[in-house]
Amino acid sequence: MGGHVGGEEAHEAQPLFETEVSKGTKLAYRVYAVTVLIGICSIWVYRSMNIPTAEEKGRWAWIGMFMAELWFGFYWIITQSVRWNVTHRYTFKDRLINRYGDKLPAVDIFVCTADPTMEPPTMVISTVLSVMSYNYPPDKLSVYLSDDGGSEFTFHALLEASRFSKHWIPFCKKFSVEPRSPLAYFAQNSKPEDPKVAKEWLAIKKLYEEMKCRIESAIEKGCISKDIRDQHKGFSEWNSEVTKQDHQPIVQILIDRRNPDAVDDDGHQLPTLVYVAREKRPQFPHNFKAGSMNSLIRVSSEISNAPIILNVDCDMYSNNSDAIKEALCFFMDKERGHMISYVQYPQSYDNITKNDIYSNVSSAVHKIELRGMDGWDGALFCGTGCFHRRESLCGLKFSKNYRGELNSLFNTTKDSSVHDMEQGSKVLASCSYEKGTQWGKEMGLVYGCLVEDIITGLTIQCRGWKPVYYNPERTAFLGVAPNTLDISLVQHKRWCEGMFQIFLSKYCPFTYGYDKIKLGAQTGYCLYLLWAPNSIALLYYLIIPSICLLHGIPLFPEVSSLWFLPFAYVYAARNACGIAEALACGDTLKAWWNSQRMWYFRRTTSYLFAFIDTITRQLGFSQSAFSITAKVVDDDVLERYEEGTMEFGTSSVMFTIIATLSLLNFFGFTAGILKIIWGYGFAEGLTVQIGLCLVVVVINLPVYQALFLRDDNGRIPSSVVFKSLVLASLACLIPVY
Ligand SMILES: O=c1ccn([C@@H]2O[C@H](COP(=O)(O)OP(=O)(O)O[C@H]3O[C@H](CO)[C@@H](O)[C@H](O)[C@H]3O)[C@@H](O)[C@H]2O)c(=O)[nH]1
Ligand SMILES: [Mn+2]
Repeated sequence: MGGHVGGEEAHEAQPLFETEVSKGTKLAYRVYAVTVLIGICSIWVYRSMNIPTAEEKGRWAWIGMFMAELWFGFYWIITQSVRWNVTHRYTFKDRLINRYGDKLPAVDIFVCTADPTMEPPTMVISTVLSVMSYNYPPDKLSVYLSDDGGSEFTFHALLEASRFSKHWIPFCKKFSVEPRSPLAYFAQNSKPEDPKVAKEWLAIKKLYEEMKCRIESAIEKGCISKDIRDQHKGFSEWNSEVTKQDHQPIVQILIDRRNPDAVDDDGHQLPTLVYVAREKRPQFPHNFKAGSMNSLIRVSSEISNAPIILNVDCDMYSNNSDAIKEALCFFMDKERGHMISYVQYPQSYDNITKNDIYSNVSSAVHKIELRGMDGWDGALFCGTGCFHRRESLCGLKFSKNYRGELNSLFNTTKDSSVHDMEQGSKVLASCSYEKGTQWGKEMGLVYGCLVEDIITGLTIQCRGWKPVYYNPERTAFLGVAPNTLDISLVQHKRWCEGMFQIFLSKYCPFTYGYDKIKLGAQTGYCLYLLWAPNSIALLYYLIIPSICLLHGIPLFPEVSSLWFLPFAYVYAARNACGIAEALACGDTLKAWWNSQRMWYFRRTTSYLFAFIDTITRQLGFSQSAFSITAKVVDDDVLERYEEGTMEFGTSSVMFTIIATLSLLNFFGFTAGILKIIWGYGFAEGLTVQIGLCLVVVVINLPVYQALFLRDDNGRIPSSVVFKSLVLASLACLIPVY
């Protein structure tokens, strides 16, 4: 007997997850890092020892180079931490199921959407359907859609989805369908062979297509017909006065899981489904996504109040129906579960082309850096695909006595009627509710920052919690990545601006996080928070050496000099390491090359504008707004994306910068070559500059093509061609001191 009990206990004590620090490449990496550091220091020594005298030309240019290299070096040093301690996490789902059976906690799922044209309702409800059909007891699930667009088309689509879910959920469970977003599922799968399955498959596909048709035709017509309006009381919320920016709070419970009639085709309960459009008034700032998440936190507390919250963006459908159980392995672990505030899955996309032309995947970031942050207990909250403990999200500080039992804490079944719940929730979703409260400061997501996710994650960590980054074999969520250059650069500008803003604010990890999070996490954060100032150093490095080349002023040691070695070594070693990492993460060589181009584009445009805007805002000149990333583009744009042709098309200022820099470096390179041909020889010390220009030219090949050779709509518009030619020519004339 005793033995048996002991066995049970041992079984109980087994951990639900494990953390492993990767050892294999650690030593190699450290050796590499030390050698690069020696190289960087040598470069600094060289720069400081060889500053041109006041009489020589190029003294200031030289000092500028020194500054840029100082910056690059410091940035490199503080950002080493994310590669120092890379960890992996493993979960044991079977143990969780064995131990807890059906006694699992309730989960509230938040989906955010903000604009029915940029985020089509059919896409939004596919995401909703995918999270409604998780392999998880439906009587423990509640799904909330926050519609910042306040659109009756989105409401209509959700109403349709609530009906379709009755067929879709049993179909998914019966055939273990993956992924459970109908949009993605039907796009990826063709009719099954088995005739019996095929029959059901065709039937459900037909239902799906009919639903899609109804949703889209309502949008096309531009109004909801009386027929449809009569189907649900919720439509009465929309009248001629309701606009996106100005409307009353709307909360509609479309499925109430307590209702005995809310069952699917197989007679199983359905998860609760709620539509929320928080109140919007022009005179009240709505705080973008952070505001909508905070409304959802409150509204859900009135309706289901689950202890665990999953939040996803409207394009991020669930790709793994077991993701909830896997995330719970962290929260439910006996030993360490109570310390965990959130479990972040990586952001992955389902529209990536083979060589990932806009470098959306960033494998090295997901497979190395974010795991490295996790190694310092500093896993970032990335805004989507994240499971939260409601209490830690709502501002609770972790304390030694906190046990955080997820099952007993919350009363998840309320007795109030649907009508009472809706009325109660409306108050919580009103503009004035937050006045004088800690919402947006100590509670919920933090306001006032363009990357509400990163800053919120940081504050949670500083309250003593230990978040987790979990990157399992099967991708848990898939979203839509930007598929034009413009969209991608604008997105990065927003991120970069938000991050730099954090660095300059009271939330700077070095001060705010001092003594609260590990030093490795503090510096790790700065890898991202300091993207913006990188742009200045890089721009200097791209402009001045080529101008000096045109003027015949050397800024680097000659190839024959010993001082050339540290430059060559740092450059070669860093790229070799980058390639090795990319290949180890499963990228192609071409994808790595594309990522270098995007690295360069982002730093010279997005980060520059982010830098300027952050500084002007800091001085109080401007306000920043969250520009939503478009998720749909025209067909011919999409075609070029799929071919891997870079899309310019618009006359954005960013493209003028890109084109100007490419031309300037081309001029520099040509001038350098001509100098050699006309017999000035190598001895002048310009070889490295010629080489630098050459690298820039090669990376810019698609830009020259778009400037001069292409004739499709994605080429660089002629106004930009003209502007950049003028600017580059003027730059050649800039005198150098
Ligand atoms: O006023 C707003 C603006 C946006 N959103 C939603 O926020 C999500 C993210 O917006 P998106 O335009 O797709 O931005 P991304 O650049 O793709 O978002 C990344 O970066 C954001 C921070 O800048 C994070 O919030 C996101 O989770 C993360 O995916 C979308 O579901 C939007 O519907 C709102 O709900 N209200
Ligand atoms: Mn997005």
